Amino acid sequence: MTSALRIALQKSGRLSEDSYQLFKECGIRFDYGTGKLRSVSSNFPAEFLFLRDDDIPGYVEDGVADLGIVGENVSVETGRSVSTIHKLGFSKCRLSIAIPRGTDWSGIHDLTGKSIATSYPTLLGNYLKDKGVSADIHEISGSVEIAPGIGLAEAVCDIVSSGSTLLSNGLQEVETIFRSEAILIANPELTADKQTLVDKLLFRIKAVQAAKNNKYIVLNAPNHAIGQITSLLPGMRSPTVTPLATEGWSSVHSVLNENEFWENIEAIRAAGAEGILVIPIEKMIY
Ligand SMILES: Nc1ncnc2c1ncn2[C@@H]1O[C@H](COP(=O)(O)OP(=O)(O)OP(=O)(O)O)[C@@H](O)[C@H]1O
Ligand SMILES: O=P(O)(O)OC[C@H]1O[C@H](OP(=O)(O)OP(=O)(O)O)[C@H](O)[C@@H]1O
Ligand SMILES: [Mg+2]
Repeated sequence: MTSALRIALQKSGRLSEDSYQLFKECGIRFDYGTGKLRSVSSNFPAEFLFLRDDDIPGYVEDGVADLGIVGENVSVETGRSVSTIHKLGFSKCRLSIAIPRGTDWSGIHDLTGKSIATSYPTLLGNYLKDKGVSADIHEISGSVEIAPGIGLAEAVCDIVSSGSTLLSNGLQEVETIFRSEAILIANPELTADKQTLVDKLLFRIKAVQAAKNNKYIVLNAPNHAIGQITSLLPGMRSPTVTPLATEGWSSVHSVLNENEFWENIEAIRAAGAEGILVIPIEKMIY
């Protein structure tokens, strides 16, 4: 009998909701919340563990969990031997150095001899070493942005997304040292049975991601414009073109990457398209 995949997810934090949502969209059901620390899926051979994110790479390296979702920042910082098997596109953020607003800044060498508070001593240490800067790294586990204001350090190196935490703590971002998003990590020595389950899961994840990045387009156009319009809407194999009840007109159905849609919409309209509908896709399998 194939044993279930053990998947470690962040219990509660910036990764949790999107991680739970991803499995839901993959049709994998399990209970979470209400203080539960583990849960068995009712319709996929998987057991979920709900943990602090920092512990996830270690659990995956040790084989206590087969898979985990963490920020790339945490995976690299912990330096555990795990395989990154897929980028998930959520919890996008950057690890940046920030200094008190109004302080002069001419470059990273300004930090020579200064103290920098961070929860990411390895990533920061490697970056400074690479730049030939010698500074004092002061490791703290949270509320890093408070450090300069209370005289603990002269700069910080922490996660930035909107920048509002830096702003409200009187700091300015001066150097980005790492860009991160959520990733799916795996134990590098999975059994063949477990690898088969991982492949099944990855197939679903890719179908969900492709659907998110694409839209189903329906529009009407005069027949003379169909050639030009279909060249702008190549679709998965080719667009569907069907006649309308009105003589000389057709309906075009296609699938298009959302970014390409916005880039091409003017040209599609200029070619004569009208009544354009843009419809979300739930799953997309190539
Ligand atoms: N503001 C943000 N916007 C987007 N992604 C973020 C943001 N802050 C953190 N992240 C990403 O989400 C991950 C988890 O962040 P979170 O703040 O929930 O961690 P935590 O407080 O250490 O959680 P835990 O209690 O599980 O240890 C980070 O490692 C980073 O990859
Ligand atoms: O640039 P912003 O959009 O303000 O986001 C950055 C903040 O988000 C994260 O903290 P979070 O709010 O997750 O709290 P925590 O560090 O206490 O977990 C991170 O540690 C920063 O403090
Ligand atoms: Mg943490």
